[in-house]
Amino acid sequence: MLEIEGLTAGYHHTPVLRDVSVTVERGEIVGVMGKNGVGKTTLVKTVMGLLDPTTGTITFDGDDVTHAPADVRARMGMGYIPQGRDVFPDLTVEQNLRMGGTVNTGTAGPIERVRGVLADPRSVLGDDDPPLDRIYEYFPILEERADQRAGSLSGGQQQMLAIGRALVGDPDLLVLDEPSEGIQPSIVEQIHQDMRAINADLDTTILFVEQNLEVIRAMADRCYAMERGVIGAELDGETLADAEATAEYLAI
Ligand SMILES: Nc1ncnc2c1ncn2[C@@H]1O[C@H](COP(=O)(O)OP(=O)(O)OP(=O)(O)O)[C@@H](O)[C@H]1O
Repeated sequence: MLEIEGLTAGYHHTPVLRDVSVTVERGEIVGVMGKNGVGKTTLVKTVMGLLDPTTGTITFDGDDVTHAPADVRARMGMGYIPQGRDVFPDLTVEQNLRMGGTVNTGTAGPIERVRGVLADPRSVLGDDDPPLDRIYEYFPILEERADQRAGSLSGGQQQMLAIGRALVGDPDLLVLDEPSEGIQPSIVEQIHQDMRAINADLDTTILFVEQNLEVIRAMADRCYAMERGVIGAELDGETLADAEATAEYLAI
């Protein structure tokens, strides 16, 4: 479903990723593990079209999207959950979720979307737009807090909201940047169980980057180990199941 081949990317004169190749098959949950600053967010941003690579190719579902804009990728079925969640703190939970639906609905730009949602959350989506029931099934707390400001939610609840918002767009592939960051352990556990359920029930393929080894081991079918901008190793499910072997790779 996603093929990243020989990717080089960075910021202005600072190259970060060097010759990175990562493949995600349909239905898989693939992790990229690495310590602080190795380039995980840079990889995710390049995959999502927020950073233009210098060389290499990104193919999504058979289409070359290497230089496609982010909104085009979203409409093609790539959902993004950024590091730090990026929910709109002054919008309600429901308004945030409705924002997710607008990525698939056509031509309105971000400002128009925000204005539309603020004026009337339901007006932005047509009658045939996806209901939020499915999202609320996975994350009942979001339904309980539907009318509260997103900024008043805990870190874990904001992560659920960011995942829910991405799911409203009905993505084929979800890309998550450090889903466990800043979230208390019990909620981290719940979130990776939810991600596994979403993968199984909705057939959503998942790529995530993470430095929490336990999350990688609990969530990923297999993973890549990243070290200073390069992929140092690829770990299959069996190696991942071996805690010591996995820790060794993260220490490289
Ligand atoms: N906007 C930027 N401009 C210049 N350099 C940047 C920028 N963002 C990140 N970098 C640098 O690129 C390198 C990789 O950063 P990146 O955020 O991709 O790492 P990461 O593995 O996601 O780390 P973290 O776990 O801290 O998020 C770091 O050296 C960082 O300082």
